[in-house]
Amino acid sequence: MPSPRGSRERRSARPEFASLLSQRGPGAPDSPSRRRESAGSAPPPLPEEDCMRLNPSFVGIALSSLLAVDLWASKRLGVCAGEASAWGSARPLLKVVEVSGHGIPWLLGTFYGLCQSDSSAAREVLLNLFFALVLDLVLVAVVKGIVKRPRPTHNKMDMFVTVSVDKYSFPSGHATRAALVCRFVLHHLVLAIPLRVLVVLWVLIVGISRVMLGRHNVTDVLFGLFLGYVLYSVVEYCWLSPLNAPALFALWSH
Ligand SMILES: CC(C)=CCC/C(C)=C/CC/C(C)=C/COP(=O)(O)O
Repeated sequence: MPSPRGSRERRSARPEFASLLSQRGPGAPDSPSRRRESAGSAPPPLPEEDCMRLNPSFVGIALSSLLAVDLWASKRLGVCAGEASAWGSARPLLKVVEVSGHGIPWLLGTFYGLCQSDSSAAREVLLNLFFALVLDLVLVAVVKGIVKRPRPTHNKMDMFVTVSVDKYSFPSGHATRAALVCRFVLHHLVLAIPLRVLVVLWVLIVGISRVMLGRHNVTDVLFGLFLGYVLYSVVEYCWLSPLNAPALFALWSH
């Protein structure tokens, strides 16, 4: 008969640990009853799948803990999530930062520059920036559509032009774009040091503002920055030039 203490422990087990407890049935290899049963004889070897099963549980627990910390920190940092929030008066300023990292101004600005440019070197850089921005939009939309992580509950959905997948928050499209554009600009434009520092600061401000506005959890922004950083390497690898994409460049030659 189970002792009252044992049943109390089972009742109060936290759901995060349920997967671990459920693996320890009466026949589980390391349960006390099993050890008593097999006393005196050599313990049977552990089936491989039983050894493997513990790992996903630990990974699961680590992930749930990370997500719990993420949700808690994001809620605490969402100080501009509404006008009535702790730093609500800074919200209009952060919304300007939001527009500075939005896809539309970047796409339109790059396209305009492309139409106006009269040097083939500038056209090559701008065409690749345009290609990078489109690739970024597609990649973020695909990941958002697969992961389907909802935006934080404290987010007010009053963003400047969004598409359907933008109801999801992982990863942050603004963070991805900011990291991508930052690497692109630092690599292809000759800028004075103060301007280079400003570009890096802009990325950090865009990232932090996404959490402060309540748009994203911290992990959405961190992953977005990582994705944008990596995406730039992909763009460099697939760099379009008059040699490998002559038809594309013929379109823009005057
Ligand atoms: C040409 C075309 C389809 C442009 C779409 C531009 C557009 C609406 C981009 C969405 C930008 C946006 C609101 C991203 C969401 O950023 P998060 O940081 O909130 O993920």
